[in-house]
Amino acid sequence: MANERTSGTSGVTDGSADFGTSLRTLEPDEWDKAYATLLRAFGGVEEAPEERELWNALTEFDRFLAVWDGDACVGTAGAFSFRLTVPGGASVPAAGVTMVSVAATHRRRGVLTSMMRRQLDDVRSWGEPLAVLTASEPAIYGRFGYGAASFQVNAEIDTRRAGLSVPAGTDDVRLRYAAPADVLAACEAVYARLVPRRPGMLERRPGWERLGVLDPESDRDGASPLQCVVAERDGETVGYARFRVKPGWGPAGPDGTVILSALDALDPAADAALWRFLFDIDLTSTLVARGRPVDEGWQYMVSDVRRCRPTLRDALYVRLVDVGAALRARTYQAPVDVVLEVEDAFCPWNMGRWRLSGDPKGASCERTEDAADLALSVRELGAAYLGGVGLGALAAAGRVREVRQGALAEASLAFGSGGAAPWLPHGF
Ligand SMILES: CC(=O)SCCNC(=O)CCNC(=O)[C@H](O)C(C)(C)COP(=O)(O)OP(=O)(O)OC[C@H]1O[C@@H](n2cnc3c(N)ncnc32)[C@H](O)[C@@H]1OP(=O)(O)O
Repeated sequence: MANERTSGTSGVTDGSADFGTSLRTLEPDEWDKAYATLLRAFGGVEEAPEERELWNALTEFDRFLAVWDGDACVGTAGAFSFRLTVPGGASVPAAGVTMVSVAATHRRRGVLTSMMRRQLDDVRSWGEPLAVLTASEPAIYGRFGYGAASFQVNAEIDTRRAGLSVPAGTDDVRLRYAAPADVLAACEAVYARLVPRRPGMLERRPGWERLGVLDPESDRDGASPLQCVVAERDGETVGYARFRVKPGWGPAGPDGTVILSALDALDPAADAALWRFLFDIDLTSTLVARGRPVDEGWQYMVSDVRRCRPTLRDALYVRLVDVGAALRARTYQAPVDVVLEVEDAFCPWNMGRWRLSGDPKGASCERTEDAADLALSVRELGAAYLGGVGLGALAAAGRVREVRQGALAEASLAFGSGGAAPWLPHGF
């Protein structure tokens, strides 16, 4: 097999070497075995056939690694070929690390480490400056240089107690029900217009539009099939919401729940019209919204945010695979000229000092022998990269060290995301 690399001969620190496993890219006819390993690592519950079929169709086999012990698959790790919006609006190639699992029979012997080693070498050789992932557990990926760069809000809104006050123009937006699949193209057009506006959003790759309208019975848990409402103004689609309704009847009457699955809107009035609709659905008293942007408008439209019970969660983890290319790919919201001393034990090609000069129009980032202004690890650089986590905040936690006085304030301001907080619209 062309891509085969036995972990014991790869010359890297992968503890899998000592018990004769081999690491190589997956062949299409091996997918069932690899997927079974993945499902088992996540508890062993079968997925619906349509879900399984979609993930099979989305798998990029030449970018999917599997570790074998004889003919048993004991490790899996994929890397989708995404493009990610960075501050300034550019769409940057990013390996979307996914489907990571190690068989419980082979855990804590370095199998994951061997896959991360090979994967980051591959991503570098493909010329992709970033790798990104969502973590099942935050403690896993820091050691490989990933930092939590975007966060999301999960909310359980008491819609009987938290009223919405909507902006002017909301009543000009017309809402209509549609079957999710029937309006998919119009919804995708809305999504596509939003992608460059917010760091962390993923350009839609072919086939991925199906994920949002996948509606397996097993996901419903007593709720309705996926419903969709589109928002229109002057005949143009300006937003949409997908959701389920779970009816409920308590001793005091109806108390159903609306479960939001997706909502995208092109402007504040369309956004408000959709949220007002979700708040007002008859016979419901709770709106569950998960994975929403931390700066989303509804939080400022509600009369009582406490009754929305918002909680914060880490979402997208970012790893700068090529520090120079990654820092050049984004813009900076204020002029900055700093020397960064980067620590990166897992990808030593990034180690050392880099001079970053940038402003809202663009940036350069080159190797330098000049003295450092700030010292930090690649993990902190990943956390700060999308502008949602402040370098100043990381310094307050002792994770960034200011060497030249004034450099921290300058860089912290420059790295901010500007208008919109980073947000990952869906898992992968
Ligand atoms: C992007 C994604 O797909 S996220 C999904 C990740 N997958 C899962 O959560 C499924 C269930 N878990 C698993 O399959 C495995 O336990 C994995 C993949 C998390 C870890 O695989 P392993 O092969 O056991 O990891 P490996 O032996 O290479 O461990 C490397 C280091 O990470 C540490 N580590 C591994 N898993 C964890 C964890 N869950 N929490 C904290 N530390 C961990 C190890 O202790 C080890 O530390 P050390 O270098 O200081 O000794």
